[in-house]
Amino acid sequence: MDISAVNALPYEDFVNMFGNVVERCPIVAAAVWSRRPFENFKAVETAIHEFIDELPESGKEGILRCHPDLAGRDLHSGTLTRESQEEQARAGMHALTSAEASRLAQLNRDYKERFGFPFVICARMSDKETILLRLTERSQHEPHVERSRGIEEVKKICHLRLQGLLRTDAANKL
Ligand SMILES: NC(=O)N[C@H]1NC(=O)NC1=O
Repeated sequence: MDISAVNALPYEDFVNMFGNVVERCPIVAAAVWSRRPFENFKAVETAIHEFIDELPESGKEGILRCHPDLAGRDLHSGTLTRESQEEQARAGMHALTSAEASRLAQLNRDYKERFGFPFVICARMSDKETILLRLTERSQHEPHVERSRGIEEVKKICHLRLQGLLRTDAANKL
């Protein structure tokens, strides 16, 4: 699909297409639809970034809270979104030893208790060792530092999900 076809989408179809580029936050796509026409796909991504950056701190935390824990309850109960499922599998979250799984669960619990939102990292750019290391390091941060760090990761996840959507069309570059 080229950008002119995207610009012609009614909002229902636009939200269907882009509704999970930010995990479980279709409101982002629903809001950004008003910014049409987009010059290209990069402009869609820029509009998403601007929407997120303009949110109050509580809104940014809300976005983080929509993310499932890595190797958490949703993974075990099979209720992850398709995108998250693929990303977590890519980072080896389905293949943790029982010692790694308990360590990750404990670190995730401690992190959430300290910050009030989950640890978010772009799993496709990581692996299980790096995730455990970053989780340990980032747990020491001040809350405002971690909030922005989490949002940076949300943007990386969003970039790769957008690329995934466009991969079928070689003419589209991001
Ligand atoms: N908690 C967390 O980082 N979740 C995620 N990361 C990612 O790449 N996909 C997710 O669902």
